[in-house]
Amino acid sequence: MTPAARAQTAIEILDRHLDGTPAEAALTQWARGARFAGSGDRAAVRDLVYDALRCRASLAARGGLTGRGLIAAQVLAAGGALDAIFTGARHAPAPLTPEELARLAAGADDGPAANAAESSAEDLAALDCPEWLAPLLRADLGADFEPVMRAQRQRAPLFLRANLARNDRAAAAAALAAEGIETTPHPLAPTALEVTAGARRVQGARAYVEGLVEVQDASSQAMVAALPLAPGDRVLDYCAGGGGKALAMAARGARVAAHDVEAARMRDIAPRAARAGVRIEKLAPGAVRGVWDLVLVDAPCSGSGTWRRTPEAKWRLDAARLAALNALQDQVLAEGAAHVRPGGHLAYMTCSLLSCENGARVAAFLAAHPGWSLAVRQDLTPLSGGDGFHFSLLCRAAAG
Ligand SMILES: C[S@@+](CC[C@H](N)C(=O)[O-])C[C@H]1O[C@@H](n2cnc3c(N)ncnc32)[C@H](O)[C@@H]1O
Repeated sequence: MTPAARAQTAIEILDRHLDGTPAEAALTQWARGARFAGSGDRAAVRDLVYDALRCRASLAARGGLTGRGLIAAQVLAAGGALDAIFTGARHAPAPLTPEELARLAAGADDGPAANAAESSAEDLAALDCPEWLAPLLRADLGADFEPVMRAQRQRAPLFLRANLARNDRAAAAAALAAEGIETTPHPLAPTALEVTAGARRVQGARAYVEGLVEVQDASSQAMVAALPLAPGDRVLDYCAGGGGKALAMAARGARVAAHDVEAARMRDIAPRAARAGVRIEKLAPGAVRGVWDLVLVDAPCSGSGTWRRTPEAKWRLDAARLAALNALQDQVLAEGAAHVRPGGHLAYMTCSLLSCENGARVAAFLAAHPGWSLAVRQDLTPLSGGDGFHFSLLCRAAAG
């Protein structure tokens, strides 16, 4: 596909998305019917779509909230020539109309005012920050507000976790390098490798297929590394999902039981565990009985720390959804706490930057649950390289 044909495809996918189809579904629908598109084309179209969604507000301020408006503004933001893309040739976007060109010229991107204590709507659009969330994020992030929002406009790096059940980080890096995948150790966690070249080869690589590495964000790895776990400890992963953290805990030698309210979300755990050479017991939804040394509650959240990878979520979140998440977070914390043995630990994690999902939930839990105390609290933002992440470690008093 020519660059112009890729742009036209991205325009059509963005229009479908703006009409209500999730971006991933719109990309899949296109890919199914596009036998002519090679893997490079698919990756390039995907990048165009996700880059546009990450910067949706700033691009829309310049070109309008349509597929054409977003892609035209993206071409300009990248320093490209509009007439090289909007050619009107076969498979290419139609030439821009005088009205579209006038709008693009009028909406030139000046960037946000530096260090403004309060941002105008234009500044917030330039930061690609939803306007209603800006006061919350500014209060929670302080001086990091603008740098974090700028970071969230960029693509996230790909991180791998060296699987300690199979090898260490140096051995994993060497195995990957032998297959042309370059990595560098990342300071966030002793298992973390950042992929610097060959990212698209990872999932077909022997090192991946044989379980030497797993894909996992570096902040998630850091939080699992911070858990007080000794080999043989019994752990309940109460909100296990696809098992990313369950696998990392099992690789540290813990005996892990995985639970999720939606059994289907756990369907990949068995094949992932087999690949990694670890055992994870799966519990049916609601079938949790007894107590564990440590219960991990990796709670459903806004995902505001992961907006580089899930940019749609940034624009979909609203106050009602956030309030519903807060109520669910209180619920899963209380449910998880009921399965911690006296003297054991409850680990609360979210991939959110918002204190209403983090410290405020922990404070509410402590106020309602005598006999518990906070031992450790750690917060990361994308400025550390990985996702934004929160971790609180709570201790249950030993009996009597
Ligand atoms: C952040 S995701 C978990 C990610 C996973 N721990 C990982 O590392 O890959 C949150 C999970 O909580 C689950 N969940 C939501 N409500 C729940 C509830 N009431 N009880 C248990 N799990 C719940 C969701 O289905 C979702 O899979």
